[in-house]
Amino acid sequence: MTTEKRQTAFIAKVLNGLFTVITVEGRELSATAKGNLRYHKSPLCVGDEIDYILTPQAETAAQIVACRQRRNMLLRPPLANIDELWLVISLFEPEINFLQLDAVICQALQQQIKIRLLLSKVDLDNAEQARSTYISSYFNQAFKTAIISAKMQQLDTITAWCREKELKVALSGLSGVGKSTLLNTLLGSEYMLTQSLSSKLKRGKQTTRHSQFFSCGKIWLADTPGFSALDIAKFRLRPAEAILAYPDLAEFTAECYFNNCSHTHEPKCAVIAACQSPLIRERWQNYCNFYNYIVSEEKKYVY
Ligand SMILES: Nc1nc2c(ncn2[C@@H]2O[C@H](COP(=O)(O)OP(=O)(O)OP(=O)(O)O)[C@@H](O)[C@H]2O)c(=O)[nH]1
Ligand SMILES: [Zn+2]
Repeated sequence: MTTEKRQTAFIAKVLNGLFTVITVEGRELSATAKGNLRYHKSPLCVGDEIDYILTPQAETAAQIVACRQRRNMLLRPPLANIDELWLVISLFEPEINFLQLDAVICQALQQQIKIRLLLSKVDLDNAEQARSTYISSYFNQAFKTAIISAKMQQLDTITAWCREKELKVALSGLSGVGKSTLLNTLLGSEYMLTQSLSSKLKRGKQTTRHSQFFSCGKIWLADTPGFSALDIAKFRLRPAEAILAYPDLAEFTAECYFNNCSHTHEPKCAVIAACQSPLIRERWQNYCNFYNYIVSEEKKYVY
């Protein structure tokens, strides 16, 4: 018998037009999409919140009949309704690129996606360098940070985060920061299986990228490819948005004398006045670099 009652779920995986959805009770169902949804201009993607009906053939097979409006959307790969972006940053190689990082953070926060930072490869640190202490205190001003080593299985902070509450999380970072190593350690065989599947699906230059959410404690974790300078240039950020990437400095902006203060040089700027400690001053200097970068990028596309 067809159960016509509509129920809600979210899409955890898409592969070749077939969907895996997770119901509000946490049950996993395979699903197909009703015709009009398949040919929609913005196809269904991982993270979409959907309505489904159960099909007569099987209790675990569903048909997706509607898609709810998305709260936000990441594009590469398509991921909808993300709560948090966890950015992996290497304490050593590859070197931190603050402009790229700020642009990614800015774009996520614009879409109400919260940020946490995973500072990786701490096993390469030593007492004299104390790089992890310095870098974490720099980022701690603004974001929750974890210092990790996937190699040495030092992942206590992340595993604690995964137990906090149900969240949909996208993991990102530059190539080589240790994302795959981290996911292999966190998710084990399930993740390695999808990696070997992805490489088998690669044909010539057209690599098939399939994204999915993996269950990890209470959170749903999706892998994303590393971002590049090219992606950043496409963001088309506005100079006034630069301060979004610095929530710790943004706190002061209400007190600036000028409404259109850029917080880079103006007199009576409350952000500049707040730069008392060397650490905040360093954050402000990086903010100024980011602001000037957006101004120069903007000139390229304003004709
Ligand atoms: N010392 C140390 N090296 C690590 C750690 N995690 C990863 N690496 C090394 O860093 C290099 C890159 O690691 P990957 O996990 O492939 O990095 P990725 O971010 O997935 O890189 P892409 O696949 O290119 O996107 C490898 O040589 C790893 O062995 C770590 O915790 N400590
Ligand atoms: Zn100001």
